Amino acid sequence: MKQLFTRVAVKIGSNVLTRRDGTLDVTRMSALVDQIAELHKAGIEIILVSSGAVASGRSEIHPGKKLDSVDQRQLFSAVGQAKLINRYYELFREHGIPVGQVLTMKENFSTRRHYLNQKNCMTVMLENGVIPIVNENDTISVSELMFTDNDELSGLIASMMDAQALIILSNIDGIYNGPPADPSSQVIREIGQGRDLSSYIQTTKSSFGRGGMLTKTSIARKVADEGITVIIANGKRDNILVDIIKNEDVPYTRFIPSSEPVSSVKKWIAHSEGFAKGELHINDCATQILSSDKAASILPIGITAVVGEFEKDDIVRIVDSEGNPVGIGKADCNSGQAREAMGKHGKRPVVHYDYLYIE
Ligand SMILES: Nc1ncnc2c1ncn2[C@@H]1O[C@H](COP(=O)(O)OP(=O)(O)O)[C@@H](O)[C@H]1O
Ligand SMILES: N[C@@H](CCC(=O)OP(=O)(O)O)C(=O)O
Repeated sequence: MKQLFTRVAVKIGSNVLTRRDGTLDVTRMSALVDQIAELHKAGIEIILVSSGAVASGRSEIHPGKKLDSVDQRQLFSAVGQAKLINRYYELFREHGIPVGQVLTMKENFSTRRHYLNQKNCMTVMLENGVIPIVNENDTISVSELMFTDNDELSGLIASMMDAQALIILSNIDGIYNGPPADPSSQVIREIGQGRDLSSYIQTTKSSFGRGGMLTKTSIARKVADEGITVIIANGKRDNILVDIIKNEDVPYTRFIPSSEPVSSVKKWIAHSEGFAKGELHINDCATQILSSDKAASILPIGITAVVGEFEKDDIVRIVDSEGNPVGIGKADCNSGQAREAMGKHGKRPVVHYDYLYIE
């Protein structure tokens, strides 16, 4: 097989794995497993991010009394994840491929140590020929600790694992340039950097999904900006994964990756915005320097305000004079020291360039 990539993250959405009545579509699952097995045997390392726990649990359990949304999610995912991983285990075993379960949550990406622990876990699995099957630990991650959806999780995983491509499989052929149901709408084949897609995306979601197409596109852009090819394709289409990898002419939307490589630590920082403990407000001169191609750190002289309390090594947001986000960085000092140095010349950077991700 002529291969474009050697390490790929594949995300399978709830809708791909679920029939209209909410039951697990084992035929579709089996077809996807066959494709992943083919790629694995061709020497491509696959990291699978699979949704479907809640959807597959929902069809197993019929609660006697009405449950709130958190209880439902916890109950259905506890049962459904066991069912899901069991199916995967059996299906991959027919190909002689071992799989392992990785359940994670947003907090596990918040410190560099946790992040590297997870990376190590999946690296050692891949080195031993084991396919990691990742999902959010829905049983314990609730409300503010949740990922927006598994698209966000798959972006983090692709970035963390230095995958060359992220393939997001949904129930649609890609991103349409109008309402998908409108016959005159077409799949956008390629999306370059900086293209605004918001006018195309309808806020409707498929029946079992969580985030919708809007989160898919913003995650896809962010990941592509880190140099990873992102493809949104239809997981219900026969042989789609193998066809994409073989570069066959099948419909999908491809986000053109940035040609500038992004370091591993910057990738972590890029996805850490949700963990920011404070803000550094910078002046127009500093904003201008940061938006140029030059490598620049955040120096105290360019800082006009330090908002919030943070410790050294915490994540901080960088904000311009009008309150617009400029970037995210890892602070090299605590908030008190940053306030002390603010506006002064000749001081050490508050965020060093190596730990600064400009949006
Ligand atoms: N412009 C668009 N192009 C494609 N799909 C769109 C668009 N606007 C909205 N959608 C909707 O987004 C849905 C896919 O997102 P989502 O429900 O989150 O799926 P998944 O469960 O695979 O994560 C599609 O089924 C479609 O209804
Ligand atoms: N962790 C959840 C995934 C929910 C989710 O994000 O679904 P989707 O939008 O289909 O990727 C589950 O397994 O049910």
